[in-house]
Formats: sequence, structure tokens, C-alpha cells
Amino acid sequence: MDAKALKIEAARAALGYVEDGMRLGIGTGSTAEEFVRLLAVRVEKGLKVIGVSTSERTEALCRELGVPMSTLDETPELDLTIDGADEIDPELSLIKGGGGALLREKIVAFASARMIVIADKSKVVKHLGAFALPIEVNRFGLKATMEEIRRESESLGLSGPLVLRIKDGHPFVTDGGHLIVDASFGRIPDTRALSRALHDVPGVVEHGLFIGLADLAIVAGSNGIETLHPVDAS
Ligand SMILES: O=C(CO)[C@H](O)[C@H](O)COP(=O)(O)O
Repeated sequence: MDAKALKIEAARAALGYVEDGMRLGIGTGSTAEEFVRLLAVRVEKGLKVIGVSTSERTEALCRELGVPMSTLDETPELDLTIDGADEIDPELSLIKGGGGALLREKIVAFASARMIVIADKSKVVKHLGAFALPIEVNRFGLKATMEEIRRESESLGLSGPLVLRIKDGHPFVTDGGHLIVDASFGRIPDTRALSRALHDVPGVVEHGLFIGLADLAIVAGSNGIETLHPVDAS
């Protein structure tokens, strides 16, 4: 099975957790998009849900396919969020933001009673950090912010290139109007310490470490679907 087929299988399995009447957070990325396509088919057949999207891109797809949508302001408490991830560790801590939607994704996940991550098996790792950590930053004072990120991360023994994300020859701009810096730290031994350190930098809006948010990961591999629960590392 190719990666797309695996994403569809993970999305299909996640649909089994969606119940009539649910308020659903809907993620961003190619796996989340497969989920939206399958959800739309169920909605057409009569499933009643209301969605809150994590990006303009997802919002547009949901509306195009007829999934009823709300906003987080109208619907501030959600039953379940289903979203993809760039990396998933055994605690179900995640790196997210490969698609640049990490801020809204985190706000929506926090507003949800449960979060289910859907992915193909290649996203499952022992330790987070091989995938460059996306950090959403304010445009103002970009260089000073990058310098401060460097200092904070070095104080934790982390180093590596910090690269401003570019798309089509221009800085990538998030739905919130911010920029993304991708930090290639390599293995991140203490994700909580790094999260705190990054939040100490005033120009950092949010980062792509999702710690303690995911309740379940549904991963699809060549041997089928696996359902992963967080392994307590404390
Ligand atoms: O965090 C994300 C977007 O900000 C995505 O969920 C993540 O990048 C995974 O994307 P894909 O399903 O396309 O591999």
C-alpha cells in the first residue's frame, strides 16, 4: 500500500470514533484531508456533526464537500479533534506544523475533550526531533526572536539550523499572519523543557510540540491498523 492508501485507512478507522451530534475539531494536512473526504460521505448519508477547522485550507475543503461548519467562537467546546502529525512518540507527544497550521491546531486540540491522531506508520518514532520543529513567530523582530530561540535552545544543549520557512520564493505566512521558523535540533530529550523555553521568547507565538494532548493515535502500516495509547514515561 502506498502512503496515500495508508492515510485513507487511518482516516477511515478514525471515522469509527465519530458519533452523531458531535462537535468535531478537524485537522490540517493530507491525512486530515482524507478524513474530511470520508466524513463528507457520512454527512451526505445523514450523520449530524458540526466541524471547527484548524486552517483556512481545511475550512474550504469542508465547505466544498458539504460538512457543516462552525467557528471556535460559536462552539468553544469540542467533543473530539482528529488531526495528523509529523512525528508521534510513545507518550503520544507530537511534532506538528509541517503544514504551517500548528497554532490553530493547538487551540482546537485544547478546546477538545479528546484528540485522535491519524497517520501512516512512518510518523511513529522513539524520540521526537528528526523532523524539524516548526515554531510560529511574530513578523516583528524576526532576527532578534531567532537569536533568542538559539540562546534558549542552546541552554538546553540543543543546536542546529533555524530556517525561516519559504514558500514559492517568499516567507510562508500562516493563517494568523505569522512566520514559521523550522528548527532542526535533532533528538529532543526533554520536550517539556523545550516547550517552556520557547514560550519564554516573546516573539514566539507557538511551537509545534503537542505534549499531553493526544489521547489515541491510529496508525496505518502494511500490516493494518494499530491503535496506540500514551505510554506513561514518568
Ligand atoms: O501539523 C500538520 C499541519 O500543520 C499536519 O497535521 C502534519 O504536517 C501532517 O501532515 P500530513 O498528514 O500531510 O503528513
